[in-house]
Amino acid sequence: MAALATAEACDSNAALLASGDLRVLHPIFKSYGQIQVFSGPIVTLKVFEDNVLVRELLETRGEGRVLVIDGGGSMRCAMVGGNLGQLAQNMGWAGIVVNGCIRDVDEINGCDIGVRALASHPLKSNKKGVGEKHVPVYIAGTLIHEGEWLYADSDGILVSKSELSV
Ligand SMILES: O=C([O-])CC(=O)C(=O)O
Repeated sequence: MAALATAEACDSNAALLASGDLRVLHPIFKSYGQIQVFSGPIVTLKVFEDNVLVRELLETRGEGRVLVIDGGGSMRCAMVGGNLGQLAQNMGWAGIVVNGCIRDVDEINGCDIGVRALASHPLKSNKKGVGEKHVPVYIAGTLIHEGEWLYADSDGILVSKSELSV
């Protein structure tokens, strides 16, 4: 599949940007993982300082989808580490976007997936299993629904109501 350039997509989809069907996430994320350019249908997760549900979702087949984790922007622990990065790669997820922190950065940087997160943090999260899967999340100034499409490259991250043609 040819990669879609986010800048070009913005230039050629002014009407979608105006209507809100295409949105640009605020540029608050750092880039990790081997893959800089990734895209796919979105799976959403809303959690706070607890990553049990992150593992549950990453244990299912990714089929090229992107897991968008609203971790509430917490700067107090990591929602994804090296094991989960490896799991995501092995289960065929295209990428993970975390409104929160990750850890084991060197391991994640070796994984064949794209990861965006606010920062790294050495502390692991709670393991109580609290959170909500498949709910709308509001991150980086953008309301995101499960099933929408995410496009990430070196310029930024787009969310589109439907798949964009290259
Ligand atoms: O288990 C965790 O909390 C996250 C982690 O360190 C890993 O995925 O390796």
